[in-house]
Amino acid sequence: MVDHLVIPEVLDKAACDALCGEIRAAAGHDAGLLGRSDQKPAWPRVRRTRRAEVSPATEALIERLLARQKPDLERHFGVALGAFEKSQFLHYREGDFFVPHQDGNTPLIHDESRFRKISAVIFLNAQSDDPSPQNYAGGSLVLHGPYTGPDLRIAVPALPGSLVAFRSETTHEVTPVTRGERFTIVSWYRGAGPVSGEGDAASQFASQ
Ligand SMILES: O=C(O)CCC(=O)C(=O)O
Ligand SMILES: [Fe+2]
Repeated sequence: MVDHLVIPEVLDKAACDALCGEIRAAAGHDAGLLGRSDQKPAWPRVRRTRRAEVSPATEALIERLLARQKPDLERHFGVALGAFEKSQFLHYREGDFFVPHQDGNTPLIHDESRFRKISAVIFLNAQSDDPSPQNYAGGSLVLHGPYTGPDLRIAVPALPGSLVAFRSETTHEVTPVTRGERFTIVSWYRGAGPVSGEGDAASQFASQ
C-alpha cells in the first residue's frame, strides 16, 4: 500500500475538455526542475513535458478547487496544510515522461521543495488503449513504495476530473506517453505555520 487519496470528479467533463483545449492552445515552455541551474543540461533526461501559461481566470478556478480539497487532505494525511503553490498546467506529448522522483519534504534537500507536504495531480483526460484523439496511452502516474518496504508500484487510474494526492516524499514517475496527448494539473500544499512558508507570498512561489 502506498498511501494516497483519490477524490473523484473535482472537475466535470465540460471543464476538463475546456482545460485541455486551453492548455493545448496556450503558450508554454519546457517544464523545469528545482535545483541548481548548472544541472539544466540534464533536465531533458529527467523530465520532458510542456508547461502551459493559462489565463488568470483558469488559475483562479483551480486555486479555488484546491482550497476546497484542503480539509479532506488534512483529514486523510493527518497533517495541517497551509498555502499551496502555483499550479502547473502540463501537456505531455508522445515520448514525454518524468522519471522516478520525489517532489519534496525529503530530509537531505534544503531547497524550496522542503515546504511541500502533499502533492496533488488532477487528470484532465483519459488513459486508454482505444485510439481516440481525446485520450492517450502510456503516461501512467506510478507511485512507488518506500525503500524500507517491499518493492511496490501502484499505477493510479487516470480518471478525467479526479484528483490524486500523496505525500510529497513519495517516489513517483510518469511513464513515457506512447500515443496521444496527456493533460494534467499539478500543485503542492505546504505545511501550516510560519516555518513552512505559510503567510509568505506562496502564490508567487515559482515552483519548477
Ligand atoms: O503529470 C503528472 O501526473 C505528475 C507530474 C509530476 O510528478 C510533477 O510535476 O512533479
Ligand atoms: Fe512529481
